[in-house]
Amino acid sequence: MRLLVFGETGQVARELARKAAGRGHRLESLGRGAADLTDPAACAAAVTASAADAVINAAAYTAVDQAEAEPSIAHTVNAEAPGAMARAAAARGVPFLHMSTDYVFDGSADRGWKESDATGPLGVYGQTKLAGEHQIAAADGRHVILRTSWVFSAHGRNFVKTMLRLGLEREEISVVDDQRGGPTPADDIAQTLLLLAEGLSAGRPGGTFHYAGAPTVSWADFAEAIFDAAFPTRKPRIRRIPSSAYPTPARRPANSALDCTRIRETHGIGQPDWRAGLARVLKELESAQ
Ligand SMILES: NC(=O)C1=CN([C@@H]2O[C@H](COP(=O)(O)OP(=O)(O)OC[C@H]3O[C@@H](n4cnc5c(N)ncnc54)[C@H](OP(=O)(O)O)[C@@H]3O)[C@@H](O)[C@H]2O)C=CC1
Ligand SMILES: Cc1cn([C@H]2C[C@H](O)[C@@H](COP(=O)(O)OP(=O)(O)O[C@H]3O[C@@H](C)C(=O)[C@@H](O)[C@H]3O)O2)c(=O)[nH]c1=O
Ligand SMILES: [Mg+2]
Repeated sequence: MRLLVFGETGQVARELARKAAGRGHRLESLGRGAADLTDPAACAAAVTASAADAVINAAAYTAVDQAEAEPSIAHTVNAEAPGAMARAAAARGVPFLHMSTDYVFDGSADRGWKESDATGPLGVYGQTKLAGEHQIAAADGRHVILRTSWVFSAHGRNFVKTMLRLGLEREEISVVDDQRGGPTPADDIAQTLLLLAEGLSAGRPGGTFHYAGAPTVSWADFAEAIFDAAFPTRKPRIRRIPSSAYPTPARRPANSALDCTRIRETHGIGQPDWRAGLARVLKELESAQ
């Protein structure tokens, strides 16, 4: 397939570019210079001008705390631009694939969140991502909204890389232990998006799907696993703290685990084990040194 991808430097965008050829796809990535998401009309025009068989949006405003101070930019990038892309893709009759987030939920459930559960974002990032979902659904074309969580890779900004940096600098690191979710390797997300693009083109059902890594952990558990794997001989101590002891501009959900049954039953795609993804990322970072 010919694939048009918004985003070039992001975690998922990079992994898409790496994987596409191996599955026989021709992929064109549009970075910020070619398509700026603060200009939704330009993004729509890029879709309209393209001969792609499917469009994937891997660009987003992902700075959760900064979004609290820039709600208007976050809304344009996370809601207006994807909406404009989805309408242009629908007009061309090609599938549109997009990612959303566990942060559309308020975190109050005592089980994994299902696609049908009520949303209730706690901050601007989650609100704007949810508004994007609504615009895409309203465009009424074939589409996938893949809600994922806690994305990590060897590139860009993510919790794994932050912990590796802090682990070198400090003896002890305080990490919140009352927010739980599923870390998800970016390469597994890219693979899943390609499978879904192929599936949609073959007439399989679209819609909203949850896709997150297993097992569910707290950020402190995740940090522990990162240190176990990366610093076996000189492991930094982790102080497990409540969120109240780590104040941030944006509130984050306490339980953001995603129930991933639907994507398994509809598309045969299972949850990745993030521990295997973590090992791959550490190996990649090591060989890059
Ligand atoms: N990261 C995470 O933990 C999670 C992410 N998601 C979702 O998954 C998707 C992929 O996220 P991820 O790969 O982590 O993203 P990253 O934060 O790694 O990258 C964001 C990408 O968006 C681009 N971008 C931001 N603003 C603009 C703009 N105005 N115009 C053009 N490009 C822009 C960035 O480009 P540049 O380098 O030029 O800034 C970058 O390529 C997003 O939809 C995100 O909301 C969902 C759950 C968790
Ligand atoms: C750096 C650090 C963070 N934390 C906490 C803060 C926060 O509650 C949690 C994670 O911090 P981060 O800033 O890495 O994560 P955050 O930016 O909230 O990550 C989110 O990004 C967006 C894009 C998503 O869609 C979400 O799925 C999620 O991945 O860990 C500590 O407790 N100690 C620390 O030293
Ligand atoms: Mg962050």
